[in-house]
Amino acid sequence: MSRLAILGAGVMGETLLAGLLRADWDAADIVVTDRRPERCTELVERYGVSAADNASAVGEASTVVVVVKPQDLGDLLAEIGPVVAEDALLVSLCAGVTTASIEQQIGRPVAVVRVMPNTPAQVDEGMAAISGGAHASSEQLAHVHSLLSATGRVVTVPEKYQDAVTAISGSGPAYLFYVVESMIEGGVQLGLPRDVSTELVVQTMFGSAHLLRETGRHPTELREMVTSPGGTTAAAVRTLENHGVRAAFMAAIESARDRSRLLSGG
Ligand SMILES: NC(=O)C1=CN([C@@H]2O[C@H](COP(=O)(O)OP(=O)(O)OC[C@H]3O[C@@H](n4cnc5c(N)ncnc54)[C@H](O)[C@@H]3O)[C@@H](O)[C@H]2O)C=CC1
Ligand SMILES: O=C(O)[C@@H]1CCC=N1
Repeated sequence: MSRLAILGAGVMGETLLAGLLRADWDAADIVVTDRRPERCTELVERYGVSAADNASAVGEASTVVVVVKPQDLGDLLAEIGPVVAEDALLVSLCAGVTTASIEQQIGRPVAVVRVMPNTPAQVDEGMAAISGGAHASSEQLAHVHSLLSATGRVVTVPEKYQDAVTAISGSGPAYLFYVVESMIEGGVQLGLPRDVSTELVVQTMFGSAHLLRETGRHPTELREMVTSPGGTTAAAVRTLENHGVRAAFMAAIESARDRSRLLSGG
C-alpha cells in the first residue's frame, strides 16, 4: 500500500518526488497524480512510481501532499474531501493558502501542515518553512520536517509568518536569478562573450553564497571587504543606490507578501 500521495506533479511535485527518491524512499511507497495524463506517464517512466486518480491515491495514502496552483486547490479539495481518511495527514505546498481554509474546505477536523518550499530543493539545497494547522500533532509536524529534510533545510514557523516566508525564500530564487540575468547582460554589454559572462556570474553567485554560509559573517562586512575606498565596487554600489535598487527589493518583497495574503483569500 502506498503511504505517500503527491497530488499535482508539476515543478514542485516532481521536485519533492525526486528528492524523496534520492533520499532512499522506496518508489513503491509513493503514488502521484496529475490532471495531465501524459505528465503521469512521464513520471512513472522516469521514477518507477505509480500513478492514479486523485480519489484512489488519497484512499491508499496516510500522507497526502497537495501541490497544485492555489487557484486549483478548491476543486481538488472538493474532490478528495470525502475520501481523506480521518487519521490522514494533509500537507499543502500551496502558496498563500491557510491551514484554516483547508480545514474549512474539508469540512471536518483534519490534520494539515502548510509548507513553503523552494526550487533549490532540486539540488538538495532547498529552504522550506512548515507550520501546523489546528489539528496537526507535534509528531505529524516532525514527520513533515523529516520529509522536507530530504531536499534541504527546514524551519518551523508560526503560520502568521508564512506570507513573509513565501516572499523571501519561496519566491527568492527568482529574484536571485533576475540578478544573475542582469549581471550576465551587463557583462555582454561590456563586450564579454555570453558564455564567459555566464560562467563568471554563476560562479560568483555560488562562491558568494558559500562564503556567506561558511563564514557566518554579516553580508555588510563581506561587501565591505570587496569595496576598496575610491575603487570600482564603491562606484558600482553608489550607482545601485542612486537607482533605488535596495528600495526596489523591499517593495518587491512587500508585493510578494501582499499577493500571498490575497491567495489565502484574507
Ligand atoms: N514553483 C515554485 O517555485 C514554488 C511553488 N510553490 C507552490 O507549489 C504549488 C505548485 O506549483 P508548481 O509546481 O510550480 O506548479 P505547476 O503548474 O508546475 O504544477 C501543478 C500541477 O498540478 C496539476 N494539477 C492541477 N489541478 C490538478 C488536480 N485537480 N488534480 C491533479 N493535478 C492537478 C497540473 O496539471 C500541474 O502539473 C503552487 O501552489 C505553488 O504556490 C511553492 C513554492 C515554490
Ligand atoms: O510564484 C508563486 O506564486 C510561487 C510561490 C513561491 C514561488 N512560486
